[in-house]
Parts: sequence; structure tokens; C-alpha cells
Amino acid sequence: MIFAANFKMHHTRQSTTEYLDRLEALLERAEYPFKVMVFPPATALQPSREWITVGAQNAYPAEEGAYTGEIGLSQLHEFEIDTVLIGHSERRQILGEDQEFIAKKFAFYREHGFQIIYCVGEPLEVREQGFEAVAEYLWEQFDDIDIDYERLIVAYEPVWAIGTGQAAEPEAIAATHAELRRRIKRPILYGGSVNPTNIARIAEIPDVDGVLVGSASLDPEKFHALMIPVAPPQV
Ligand SMILES: O=C[C@H](O)COP(=O)(O)O
Repeated sequence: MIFAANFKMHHTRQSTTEYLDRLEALLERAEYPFKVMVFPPATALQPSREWITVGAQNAYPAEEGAYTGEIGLSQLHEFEIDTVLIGHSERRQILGEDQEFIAKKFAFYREHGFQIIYCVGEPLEVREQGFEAVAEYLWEQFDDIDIDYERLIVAYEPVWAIGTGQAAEPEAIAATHAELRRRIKRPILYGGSVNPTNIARIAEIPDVDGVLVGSASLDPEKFHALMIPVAPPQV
């Protein structure tokens, strides 16, 4: 089971360091059998901890160059970062990244051996058209993506469930993950309003190999609390 925290544009460098210190202490005490990842903003990037992989929320597909406002491979290497999120719906929709650009990022960071969390998810208007439309939409988001890449982790995040407090119903998650599982042999995470109330139910869905968490991950105690129902600490 993978627990990934996406801070989005929350936390500073200092608060990220404090967060990682605290989370590390909590994980160390409980010795959870989980893979734990944290994606802070670019200004707060720092090396991974023993039990926590620190990854980048975004990176430009180049080592360095004239790309104002971006960070690339050199900046990630400075902090020994080799994990990156690609294709998040906020970058697709708000920042205007199209599939061609996203695939270019994927190919570049794949070439450099990064672990990639690749995000897909349909907007509400597609969900309302029915499951076939959802499946078609999601598979189009894999255009030019190497789904057999050994360091790929897929995150399914229905756009309408992100930040709304309303996670997808377990049946909808199960059906969508089963559809993705037909071709994706790598771990598949669910994301979208995961919280302490729904985590147990979500974690037991077949083909859910972990969760990508936004708002419920911002506090280390709360993020850690998500893990407890999935694997209660041994006493
Ligand atoms: O990357 C994380 C997701 O966008 C989920 O965000 P959320 O947990 O705040 O809904």
C-alpha cells in the first residue's frame, strides 16, 4: 500500500521540514509496511528520509535552460530527487498542459530513470456520460505513455472528487480501477477527497494499491491517521 501526500501550493520550506521530522517520528515508532511519499512545493524540495520518499509535484522536461519559472533535472538532482508527479488534473486544466507536453515530460523523466506517479482522471461531464465515456477518456490520457515502465505508478483521480470532500463511491472506484487494471500492471492509486472517514473502505477495494492525498495530508498527524485503519500498529 502506498500513501502519497501532495501538498500542492501549501507549506513552506520550514514547515515542510518540520512536517517530515514529525511524520518520520510517527512512522519510525509504528514501523508500517507502507511506502510513504511526500510531494512538497518546489521551494521546499529536500532529500528523502529513511521512510519517506520526497518527490517533485512537477518538473520541466530538460536538464536546465531558458524556461522561466520552471525547474528541471539539475535542480532535482541537487536534492537527490528521483520521483515526480506528472499529469495532475490541476496542471492539465489550470496550467493548460496538453497530452503531448505531458507525454514529453513522461518520456524525459522515464529516460532519466525517475519513479513517476502518472495521474489520470475524468471531469464530471464525462462521468455523467457513463462508464464507456469515462474509460475512453482515461485511456486517451495514456496516449504516448509507456504503461509498462517499471517505475510507473498510476494515480486515478476523478476531477470532480478532488478537493470537494466527496470521494467517488467505492463501486465507481472499483469499476474504474478494474478497467485500468486490464492494461496497467503497475500500482494504481486512488485520489480525490480521501480522508480518515473513508480510507478503510477505499483501501480494501480490489486494485487500489494506495492513495494520493491532498488536503487530508497537510497535517502530519492527520496523514498518519489515514494509515492506522489500514494496518493498525502492532502492540
Ligand atoms: O493530488 C491529490 C489530489 O488532487 C487529491 O486532493 P484532495 O485529497 O484534497 O481531494
